[in-house]
Amino acid sequence: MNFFDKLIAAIERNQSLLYVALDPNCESLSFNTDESVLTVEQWQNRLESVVDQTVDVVCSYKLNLGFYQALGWQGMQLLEQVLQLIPSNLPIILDAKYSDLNSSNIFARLIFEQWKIDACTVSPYTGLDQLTPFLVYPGKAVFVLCTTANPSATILQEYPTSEQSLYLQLVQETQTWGTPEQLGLEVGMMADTLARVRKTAPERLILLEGDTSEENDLMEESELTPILAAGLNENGEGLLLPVPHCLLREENGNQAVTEFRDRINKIRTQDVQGSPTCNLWLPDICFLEHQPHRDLILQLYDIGCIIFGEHVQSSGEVFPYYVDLRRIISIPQVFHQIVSAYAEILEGLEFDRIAGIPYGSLPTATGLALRMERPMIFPRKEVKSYGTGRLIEGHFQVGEKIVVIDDILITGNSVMQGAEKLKSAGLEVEDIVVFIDHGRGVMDKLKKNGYQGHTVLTLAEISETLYQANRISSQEFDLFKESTEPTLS
Ligand SMILES: O=P(O)(O)OC[C@H]1O[C@H](OP(=O)(O)OP(=O)(O)O)[C@H](O)[C@@H]1O
Ligand SMILES: O=C(O)c1cc(=O)[nH]c(=O)[nH]1
Repeated sequence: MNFFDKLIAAIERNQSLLYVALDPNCESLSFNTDESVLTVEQWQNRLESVVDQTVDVVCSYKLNLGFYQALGWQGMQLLEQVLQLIPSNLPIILDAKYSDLNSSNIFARLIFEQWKIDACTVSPYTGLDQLTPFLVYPGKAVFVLCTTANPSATILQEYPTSEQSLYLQLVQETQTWGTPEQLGLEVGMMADTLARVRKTAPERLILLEGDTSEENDLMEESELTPILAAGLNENGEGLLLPVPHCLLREENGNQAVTEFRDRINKIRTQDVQGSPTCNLWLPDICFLEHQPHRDLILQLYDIGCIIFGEHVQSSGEVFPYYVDLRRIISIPQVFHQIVSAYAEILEGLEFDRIAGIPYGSLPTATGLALRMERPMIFPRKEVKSYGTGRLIEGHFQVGEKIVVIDDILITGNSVMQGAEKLKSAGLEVEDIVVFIDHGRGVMDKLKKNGYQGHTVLTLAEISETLYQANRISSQEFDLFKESTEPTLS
């Protein structure tokens, strides 16, 4: 199960937004000063008892690599033992603030493949290319460090001014780096900065982090209420809070954490009262509702694939917008998700080879062929006057069944021309899979011509999602609506 689904299931099951910082940290987890120097074996027992106390009242565990490294090679063994203590249905976040030049690839492989950790924290300052090794792991996630509550960090975070601060530019920039399922934000315990981050990134999951004393301050109503008001999204969700460590030192830690969880949930319920979007406490309804395509649609918009202004389409018509899917190949983490979305459809179809319609869909067809380990061919757009002069590139046998891949269907003419070329070479084509169906009855047109169309998204779904997420105005929404009315026959 991927990080996000595991997290949602754990939040629902334990009705909790709490995580435990599960570290061999004397300041937070030892009982008294006599125990301040614990052996590695004693730490293992102590951390095991913390897991036992909290397993039914938290939604995840966060392990800070630094505390384990500080114990030397035995600390690394302890880390591997602690990873085994945590039930597999609770996601684990490794707090490593990673993403360094040269080592991102090997570190991503270690934590996601060898340690099988679900998510990790990363530092953003090496830029997207160093984060990409983490983002391309399907089902894994990162939390980008945005702010801490460290007083001396303010001069950097709020550079050049608190209104145009660096951390908010960072939040905006990361909107294009990964979907909300892949990329969350790590934010320090200051209600005002938290509120600004939430306003700038309403869909992102926020991992709230503080030092031991800031965590313990959450016990105070006067600290907890403003933090929740600032960090929760409009459905009373989207925020992961640390369990104050003082609760884990109590004799009945489970009861203490349960009471704290219930206090948070009471405030959350009050916060969302009157919200028409979510019945938070009815078990079968809309708890952190998972809309599989929403994130992908927002991501497409954020990376500039949907633009407004008059544009000539492939068919020669002029629309007041353009869907520019050529950009996806330059953003590997988005491209991965798009290939996965196509693959889900292809898995239900029978075919011998995959064919991409040039040029736009050749990278996607290649990605699918590699992902699904199936051979690929493509019909040329124009036949070369030199070389082999072939119409169809790649190897095939007459009579084979081909699934055709295109990115967008507007009139359907491009994809049908491509399919006809394949058929003229003795291949069978029935299924056509596209990423976006523009609407206007083009699927029926395919059917009348003997093809079965399948699509990941429709333009209507895209425009509705963007409008609901406040990405586009009602006027822009109407532009889509007018151009997608059925017209084709
Ligand atoms: O349904 P239609 O009206 O035919 O429009 C959709 C086609 O337009 C685009 O290709 P384009 O003609 O821009 O060529 P390219 O892929 O070579 O850029 C797109 O990749 C589709 O194949
Ligand atoms: O290839 C595309 O992405 C594309 C082609 C086209 O004609 N119209 C559009 O919006 N996108």
